[in-house]
Amino acid sequence: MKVCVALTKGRLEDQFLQYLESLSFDIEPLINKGRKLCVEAGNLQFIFAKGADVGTYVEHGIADLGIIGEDILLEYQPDVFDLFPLPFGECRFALAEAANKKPSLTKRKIATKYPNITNDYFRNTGESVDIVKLEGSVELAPVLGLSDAIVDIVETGTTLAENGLIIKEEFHPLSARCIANRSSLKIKKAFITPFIDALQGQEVLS
Ligand SMILES: Nc1ncnc2c1ncn2[C@@H]1O[C@H](COP(=O)(O)OP(=O)(O)OP(=O)(O)O)[C@@H](O)[C@H]1O
Ligand SMILES: O=P(O)(O)OC[C@H]1O[C@H](OP(=O)(O)OP(=O)(O)O)[C@H](O)[C@@H]1O
Repeated sequence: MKVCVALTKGRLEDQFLQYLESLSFDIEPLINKGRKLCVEAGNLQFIFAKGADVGTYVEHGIADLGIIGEDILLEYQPDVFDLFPLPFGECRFALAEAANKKPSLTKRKIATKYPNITNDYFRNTGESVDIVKLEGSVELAPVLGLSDAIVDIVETGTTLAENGLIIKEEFHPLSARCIANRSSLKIKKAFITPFIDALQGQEVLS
C-alpha cells in the first residue's frame, strides 16, 4: 500500500530533501522531478503543494502525511494530527515597526500574511487594531505607509533590518512539522510507522 506525503513547495521542500538525504534516503527521484507535482519513490508517493494546501490535502485524506510550516498550521488550523517537529524551518513570529516610528494616536493598522495569528495576538494584548492582509513582502507595508506595524515570521532578522524595521515583540518559536491524516494513522499504521520513525531518527530509511 502506498503512503502519500504532501510536501510544502519552496524553502521547506529544499530543507526537507536535505534532511531526507541526511537520513540516507535516495532523493534522486525527488530532485529530478522537473515540473512534476507528484513523484513516486519506493512505497512513498510525494506530492508538492503550497503550505496551506498541504493541510487541506492531509485533512481530506488525499495525503496521509504532510510536511508543513508551523506558522501555516497555526494560521489555517486544518483538522489533522500534529505529529512532531522537524529540525528545520526554524523561525518565530514577530511584531515589528519602523525604527523611527512615533507612537500612534489612532487605531493601528497591522499588515500580515497571518490575520488569525495577528487577531489572537492583539486579543491577548487588549489593543484594538485594523488588520491588512498581504500575501508576501510584508516588510514593505510600514516602509510605504500602508500600515503602522507588521506581524510576520523572522529568522535571521536580516529582512527587517535591511528595511529599517525593528522587533517590538517576538512570540511563538516555530519549525516545520510532520502532520498526519487522522484516519490514515489508524488504517495505514503499519505502512506509515517506518517512515515517521525514520523522520524522528528512530529507524533507518530504505
Ligand atoms: N526566513 C525563514 N526562516 C525559516 N523558515 C521560513 C522562513 N521563511 C519561511 N519559512 C518557512 O517556510 C515556509 C514556506 O515559506 P516559503 O517562503 O517557501 O513560501 P511562502 O512564504 O508561502 O511563499 P510563496 O508564496 O513564494 O510560496 C513558511 O510557511 C515557513 O514555515
Ligand atoms: O529574518 P529573515 O531571515 O530575513 O527571514 C524572514 C523573511 O523570510 C520570509 O519571507 P520569504 O522569503 O518567505 O518571502 P515572503 O515575504 O514573500 O513570504 C518572511 O516573510 C520574512 O520576510
